[in-house]
Amino acid sequence: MARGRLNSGSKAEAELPKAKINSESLKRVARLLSYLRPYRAKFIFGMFLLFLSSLTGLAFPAILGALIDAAQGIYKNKFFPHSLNAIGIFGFALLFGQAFVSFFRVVFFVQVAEKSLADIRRDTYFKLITLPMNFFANRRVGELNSRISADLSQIQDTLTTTIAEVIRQLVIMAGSVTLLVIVSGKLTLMLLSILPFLIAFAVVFGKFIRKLSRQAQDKLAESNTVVEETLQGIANVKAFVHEAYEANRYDKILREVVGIAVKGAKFRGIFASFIVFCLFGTFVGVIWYGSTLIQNHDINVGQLTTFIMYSIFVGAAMGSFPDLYANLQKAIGASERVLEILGEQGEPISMIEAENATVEMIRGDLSFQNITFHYPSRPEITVLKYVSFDAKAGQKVAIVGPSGSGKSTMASLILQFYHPQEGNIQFDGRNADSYSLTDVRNQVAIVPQDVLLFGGTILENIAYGKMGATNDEVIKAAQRANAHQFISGFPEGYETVVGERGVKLSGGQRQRIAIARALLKNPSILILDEATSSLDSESERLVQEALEELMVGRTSIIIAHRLSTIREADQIVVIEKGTVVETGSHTKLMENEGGLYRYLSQLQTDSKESLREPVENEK
Ligand SMILES: Nc1ncnc2c1ncn2[C@@H]1O[C@H](COP(=O)(O)OP(=O)(O)OP(=O)(O)O)[C@@H](O)[C@H]1O
Repeated sequence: MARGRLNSGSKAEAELPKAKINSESLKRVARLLSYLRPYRAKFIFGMFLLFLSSLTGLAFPAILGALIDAAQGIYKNKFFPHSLNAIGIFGFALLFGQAFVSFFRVVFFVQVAEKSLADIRRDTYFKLITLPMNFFANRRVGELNSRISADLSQIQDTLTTTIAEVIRQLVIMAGSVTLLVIVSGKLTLMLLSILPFLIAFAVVFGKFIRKLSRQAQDKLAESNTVVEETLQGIANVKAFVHEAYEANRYDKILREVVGIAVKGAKFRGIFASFIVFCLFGTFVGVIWYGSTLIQNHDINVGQLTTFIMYSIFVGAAMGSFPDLYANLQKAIGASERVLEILGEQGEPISMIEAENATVEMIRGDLSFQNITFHYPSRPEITVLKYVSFDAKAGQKVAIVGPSGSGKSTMASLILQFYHPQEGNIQFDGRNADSYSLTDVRNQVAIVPQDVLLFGGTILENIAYGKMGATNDEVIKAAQRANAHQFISGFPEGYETVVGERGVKLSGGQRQRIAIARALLKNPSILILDEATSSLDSESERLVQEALEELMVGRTSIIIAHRLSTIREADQIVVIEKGTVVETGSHTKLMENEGGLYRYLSQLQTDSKESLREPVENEK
């Protein structure tokens, strides 16, 4: 059987799909082996030690046989000393040697596997995070996560354990069969005419039983879903007096679970009896026949002992192959999936931080020129159609439009997350493509609708805007973002750990942290994706003030949902279904009687008033 793991891998790969092993898949996967290259000397030496320890393992049955024969004064093996004690000491010496070799074999294999796997992990992770946004649009985070964890663990396991085990078992099997023939050709013939069939049958039957127990597990999981659903909706269950109905539903599944388990138990019983009868029967047969050979002086007792032990070796090796083969199949599948990521075209971002520093400064002129765009994943929907507008450095330009009209898409295009199929985006009069990606992204900052904070401290979260920022810089940014006061109010101040995704902070607080982060980044162009969920008026005032501070001296593109906040904008671009329908200042747009802006603006004023009315009536 395959050995337990010796490394840091997880158990998650048990569910991994298997891939076919053929010359093509092996050729593809061989690319991953290049990661072993830096450690090849150790790997080859480890292989040599493995070979050596497997060979020494093969000597033990012979030593035991020689010991038993020596007790009866028989010394048939010319490789061993002709004294009982000398053979014993020789055995121990060999055992010690094997232990020594095995130690280094394991250490070398694990070292090589851990190091090369860390390299693969690092490369895969880096490739993953530099892949274009479109890649992520088509995949689920969980799936990508499992590539980094389960798939790579499977590869790691294969490198450290499975490959070694396959080689070890092959050496042992080939060696044992050869030695069996040397000990007794007749006995070997008898053994080999039965054993492979028995093992093949046991493997197939074992698989069938495993399938049955998986079915039982699935059913059990289904029954747990019933419990979960019922408990989650307990108020509904009670309100409808559906307790009996739910109990019956649960009972029905439980009966099915028992049914499958009982059916499985019968096969399990047959399997156990079969194993006991056939496998042990074979050995009884071998010993029986062997004893007859002893009686006829064809072999002696020691040789029979040797023979039995080699038979066990052969049986165990044969039994371990299906598992090992399945592991290899999983590893090939895992490697192919990892290689798929490694083979993708990433964005031109360097893994070395210093190489990503800004080279060409952008002052802040921004121009959209006839931008037409559809998401690569959805070519049939044109999200933006011939969108044009100009923002001079330092200006505030608001983008307004109904939900789904393409506002956030424009932000993604400015950040070069996607590229338009037609038209150009220009920074300071030059096409965006003529700048390096890092130059653009270093000088454009976004304060998104839904601020995502990392799980670290507030200090780390603000400093994310500028790697290597000093504490003073962070505090100054927080002060300017109206965040210092609430941060200082926490017992741990800037060292407060924000919960996962910043849940411990209110929406307004999270936004002010994002503003402080953007202040530290000090971009030439700022994109504000205004939060749709409204904050209470005090919080809104603080956020608004912080935003005003942030916008000073930079080009600001404000994706606005509340039109009251953009009255002062230098220009308002109104878009509808991906097309610019109006452009101008607030005053100018309000003059356009049939215009969308005026309509949206009035809609918001009316809804605010209707919200206010009941309160006023109460007074
Ligand atoms: N990653 C994506 N892949 C495919 N289509 C997308 C993607 N993101 C957005 N869309 C589609 O593009 C269109 C414009 O979406 P966008 O998010 O830009 O609108 P919006 O004006 O910002 O909306 P809201 O005001 O609700 O945020 C929508 O039809 C949306 O379904």
